[in-house]
Amino acid sequence: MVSSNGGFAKVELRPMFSELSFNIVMRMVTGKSYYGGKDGGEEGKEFRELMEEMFEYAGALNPADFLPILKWFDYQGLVKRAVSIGKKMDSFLQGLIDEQRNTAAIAEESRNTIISHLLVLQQSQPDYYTDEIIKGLVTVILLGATDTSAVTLEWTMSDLLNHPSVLKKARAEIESVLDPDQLMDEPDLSKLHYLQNIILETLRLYPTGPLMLPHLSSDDCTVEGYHISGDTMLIVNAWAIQRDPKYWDDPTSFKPKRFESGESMGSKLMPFGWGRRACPGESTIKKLTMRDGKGLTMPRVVPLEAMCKARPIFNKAFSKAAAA
Ligand code: HEM
Repeated sequence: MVSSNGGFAKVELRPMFSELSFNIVMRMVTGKSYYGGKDGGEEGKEFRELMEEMFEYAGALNPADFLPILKWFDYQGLVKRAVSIGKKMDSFLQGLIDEQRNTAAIAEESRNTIISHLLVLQQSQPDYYTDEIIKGLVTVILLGATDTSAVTLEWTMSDLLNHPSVLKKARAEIESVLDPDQLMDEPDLSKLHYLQNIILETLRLYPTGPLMLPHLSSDDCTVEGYHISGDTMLIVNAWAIQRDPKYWDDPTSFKPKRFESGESMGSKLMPFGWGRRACPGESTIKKLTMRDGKGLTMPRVVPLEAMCKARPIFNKAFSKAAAA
């Protein structure tokens, strides 16, 4: 917080959304929160540093993918760096797996986690659910679930602040649907249709994976009259499809009401990808987002700062938590 005025304070939202996303995902994976909570400590510090390195290199463009001769020289040292981060991540995740194996030593809340469920599967299918596979699954969840969610939240807040009438309507919906003395909970989200339309419209205009992940054609095929040989890297520009005037009315305007009919948007809207390799986190996010930045995800170039004031319900909830 930079300044405060009449209960309002200027808040840079990105780090908060990022920490929130990491904590939610790590609670799912291991039952721990590494940001601002009781599990901070040395382990939390190590995790935060690892994640920073992982994200820096996960989004790095490797010129050798396009000019294979560069692979001979490990141009820019990207492979060496990736191997070193991979080793550190491997040892960190192995520590978490070993800890969860010894269930007696961990807190009750950590026993209902992705790792603990995968370890149960390991007992019945040890050849498939090896530690390597579990570490791989956890890594892909960490990479896929955290930055995308934080960036989507930041874009959603930007859209709301740039469209006060939409913000007012969203607030009115929340106030009409929810008990004023309760914080919002997961089951409430299904009743908040306007809020869901706001998230869809944000994902349409600012898909956090604008080019999805690179796909590889398994065979020769033809797309829109273009011949594509097997084994070719294909990049789908979801950002362009979702702003294409052929498919969308007034495509660059932020209009959540375009989703009011509830009809399926088919492949016009694909912020979570399409087909067999589409994002498995889509339902998690739907339950729960100017200029664009660069990288694998599409953050704002200028981080969002907003004047924020806690609603009375938050003050009540915090005092209750502090007293407990
Ligand atoms: C707003 C949030 C999110 C967005 C916009 C998003 C978007 C995407 C996109 C575009 C892909 C690539 C799909 C393709 O290339 O066809 C993907 C893959 C993936 N996402 Fe998400 N994602 C989000 C949140 C999550 C969450 C919360 C999780 C986990 C709980 C998750 C886990 C994954 C995984 C594991 C993959 C790789 C799937 C595969 O390769 O088979 N994502 N996501």
